[in-house]
Amino acid sequence: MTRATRVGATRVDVAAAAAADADVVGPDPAPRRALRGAVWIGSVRPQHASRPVPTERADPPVSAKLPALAELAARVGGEVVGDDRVTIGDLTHDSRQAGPGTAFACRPGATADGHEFAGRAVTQGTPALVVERVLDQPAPQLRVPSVADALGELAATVHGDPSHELRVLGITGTNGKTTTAYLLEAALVQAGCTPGLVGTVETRVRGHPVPGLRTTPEATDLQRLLRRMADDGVDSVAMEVSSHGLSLGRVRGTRFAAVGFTNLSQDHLDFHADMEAYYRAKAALFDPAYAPTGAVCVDDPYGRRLAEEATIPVVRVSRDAPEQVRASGVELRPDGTRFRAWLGEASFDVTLRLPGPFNVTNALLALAIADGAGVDPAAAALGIAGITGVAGRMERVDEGQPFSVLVDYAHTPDSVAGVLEAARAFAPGTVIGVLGCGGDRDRAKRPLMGRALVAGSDYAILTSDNPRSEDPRAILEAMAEGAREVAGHAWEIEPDRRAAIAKALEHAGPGDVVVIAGKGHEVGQEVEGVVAPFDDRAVAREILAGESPSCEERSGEGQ
Ligand SMILES: CC(=O)N[C@H]1[C@@H](OP(=O)(O)OP(=O)(O)OC[C@H]2O[C@@H](n3ccc(=O)[nH]c3=O)[C@H](O)[C@@H]2O)O[C@H](CO)[C@@H](O)[C@@H]1O[C@H](C)C(=O)N[C@@H](C)C(=O)N[C@H](CCC(=O)O)C(=O)O
Ligand SMILES: Nc1ncnc2c1ncn2[C@@H]1O[C@H](COP(=O)(O)OP(=O)(O)OP(=O)(O)O)[C@@H](O)[C@H]1O
Ligand SMILES: N[C@H](CCC[C@H](N)C(=O)O)C(=O)O
Ligand SMILES: [Mg+2]
Repeated sequence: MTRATRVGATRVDVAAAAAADADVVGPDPAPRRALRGAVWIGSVRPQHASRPVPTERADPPVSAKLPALAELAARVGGEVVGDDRVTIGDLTHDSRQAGPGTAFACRPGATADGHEFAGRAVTQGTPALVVERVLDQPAPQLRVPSVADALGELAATVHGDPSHELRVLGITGTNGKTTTAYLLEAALVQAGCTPGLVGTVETRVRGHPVPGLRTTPEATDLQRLLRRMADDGVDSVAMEVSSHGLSLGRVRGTRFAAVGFTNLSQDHLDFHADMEAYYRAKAALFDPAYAPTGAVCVDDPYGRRLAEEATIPVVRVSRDAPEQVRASGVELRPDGTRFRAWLGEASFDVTLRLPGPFNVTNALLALAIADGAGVDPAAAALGIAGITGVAGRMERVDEGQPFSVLVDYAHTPDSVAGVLEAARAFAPGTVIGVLGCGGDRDRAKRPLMGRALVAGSDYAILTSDNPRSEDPRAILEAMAEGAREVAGHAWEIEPDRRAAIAKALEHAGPGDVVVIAGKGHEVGQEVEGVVAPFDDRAVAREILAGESPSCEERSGEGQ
């Protein structure tokens, strides 16, 4: 099959472009912007959890017709106090970005109430405020019952509903969103589209990284980004939709062409009251308000439930069962997977250079979402074959050592178990696992992650992740509770992550595989508000090359 396709009026070979776009991509090394919360002390960009926050005001996009405040009020049914003819060029939820042309939405949050910052926004020249209670400020005000609820629709109005000009593909679920988004981006390129990407590792416009803040941007940032993409010639977007994004209304006002669900297992119970609330947050995406069609992986109970409860038509996807979208002849290899993907009666040979059975699921889901959005499945199947890796997901570190080293972003009990199981296919020897749990996040998953690590490894080292404001030893003790439940597997605690990685590498012999899990693509470690450079891949490389002090120089708690 030819890898050439039409892009605009020019016939071009997109295989190289697809491969280049899809290759393992490291983080942008340049620190561009100020940080909020944690202080970055290194020379490289901080990791996802503490990504830089733009503090300067964003330039309002050039728009043919700026909406008046009256138009915004009509969209959300709000009431204007003051001049409703004032025009709005941009909208922000952050007073530090407000100014001439940029209206300020006063949003109550968990730690602050945006109404407190209205005075600052007015001083900076904001044309209007969006409020829940009218403030004593010399600026027109749009009053709505809930700013958070209205924000997405308002931002979409300000930016002229950019999602209506784009084919936006949304992916939600606990694990696999980032991977599936990259697969979709590659599929879109191969199908002759010009995609954008919004996700955890990076945001890309036509393949070029642009600063991103979090997995699913705040509503105002998202609509501005989508407008920029549409104006830059992007025609489609592969986008991760986090449960935070859904719960906090960040994707309101976005119209998706198709949405997909990977799976649901324990995570984020610091934010969601329980698994039911977490499920409901994800399920909300499968509603006509967001998308006309969806694809749901039914390999776990929540997926099966969603396939029944979704209020839009959904295609059922399974790696194992004879569902509408399925795989046959799966051949798992250390360097990837081959299988035949079935979309109803049609089928396509897929060569996937991402190892692990779960990546077969991600690939099937990507094909199903793309198909639902009208993308040619043959091109999509070819496109995903161009991906050679996703940063920090089953990423190999190879310094010529006689054993395998994998860096992976598994940070849930389910994905830790999955990655260790997948690692067994890499080598005939023992599996050595290294893992920590992040601080100030879901505490309940720590014993489960400790148990999954020890159960899945022949030898395990429990270590630190991003402790944030917590005592790393307390986090490790919670992990150890779960580890103790597993009989007959050796493990130890080493709070210093570099020393833990060094120990694992020293422990490994020919034919073994070392899995360093939890931080994946992250390039920093956050401890008490300070983010210091730390990249599992670089650390492993340094140690393997003999450039790092031996772990014997470091002390650790053993068991
Ligand atoms: C739970 C959560 O997502 N909270 C986000 C939320 O916080 P919040 O509503 O409590 O805001 P707040 O700090 O109380 O401030 C209230 C309002 O005052 C404004 N403000 C504040 C100070 C000021 O000087 N001026 C000003 O206008 C703020 O911009 C905000 O609009 O709004 C803040 C402002 O945008 C975010 O910084 C904050 O994200 C925090 C940092 C966060 O860590 N979020 C993570 C957990 C997250 O969203 N992760 C998911 C991925 C999860 C996954 O992997 O599945 C993601 O999509 O990235
Ligand atoms: N479909 C899947 N099922 C189970 N585990 C998966 C799946 N896909 C990936 N994983 C595992 O989960 C880890 C995270 O994958 P990925 O980054 O694609 O997910 P994500 O949903 O974007 O995560 P996050 O919400 O943290 O951004 C991978 O490193 C891998 O170990
Ligand atoms: N998206 C995940 C990232 C966790 C990564 C892990 N390294 C940590 O810091 O806990 C979260 O916000 O929970
Ligand atoms: Mg992600």
